[in-house]
Amino acid sequence: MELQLALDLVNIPEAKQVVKEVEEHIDIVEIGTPVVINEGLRAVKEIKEAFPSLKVLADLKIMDAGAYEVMKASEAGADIITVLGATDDSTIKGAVEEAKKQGVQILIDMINVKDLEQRAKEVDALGVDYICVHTGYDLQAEGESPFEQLQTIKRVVKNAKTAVAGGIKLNTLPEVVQSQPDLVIVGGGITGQQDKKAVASEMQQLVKKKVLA
Ligand SMILES: O=C([C@H](O)CO)[C@H](O)[C@H](O)COP(=O)(O)O
Repeated sequence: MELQLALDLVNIPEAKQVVKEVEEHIDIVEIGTPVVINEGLRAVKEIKEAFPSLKVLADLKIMDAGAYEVMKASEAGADIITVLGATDDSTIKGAVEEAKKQGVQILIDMINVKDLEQRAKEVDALGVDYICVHTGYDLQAEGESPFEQLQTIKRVVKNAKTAVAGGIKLNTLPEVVQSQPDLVIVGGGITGQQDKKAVASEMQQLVKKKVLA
C-alpha cells in the first residue's frame, strides 16, 4: 500500500516546503487541481526536479483531449495523471494509449460517477492503472466520505490498482487500511496539521503495516 500526499492549497515554494518536511514518509506527491490551475504544469516540473526520487501525480482531472493532455503532463515530468471516470471511453482510451507511449500511468478518478459498480467494471477493462473513489471537497462539506465506495471497487475491480481519496485523517485511516486499497491519498489530513512530519510518519506506519485478513 502506498501513501500519496495531495497538495491543493499552496503555491510552488510552499509545496516544496511541505514535501521537504514529509518526503521520507510518502511515496507519491500530488500536484492538486487548484495548484495546476494557479501555477500550470510548471508546478509538476519544479516538484519533479526538486524531488526526483518521489513519483509525481498531476491531478488534471482530464475530461477531454485525453492523449494531448497526458502528453503535456508527461513532458512536465508527471509519473501518474488523472482522468475522470465520468468521461467517455474514447478519452480514457486515448489517455491510456498515450500513457503507454510515454511510460506513465493513468489514475481514473470516479468522483461523482453515479453507477460506480458498472463504471468501475467498464474502466477496469480499458487498461487503466488505478481506479480511485473520491469524495470531493464540496461533498465532504456535506458530511460524505468515500469509505463505502472503496468496498464497492475492491469487490468489482479485477485488473487496476484501487485508490481512495477525500477527507482521510489519521483517525479514519485505520478503517481505510482495513479495506486494503493499493493507494491512500491524503491532503488536508497532513497539510492541515501543525506537525506534518509526525502525522505523515504515523500514516506511513499504518499503510505499511500488514493487515491480517
Ligand atoms: O482531489 C482533490 C480535490 O478534488 C481538490 O483538488 C484532493 O486532492 C483530494 O480530495 C485529497 O485531499 P483531501 O480531501 O484534503 O484529503
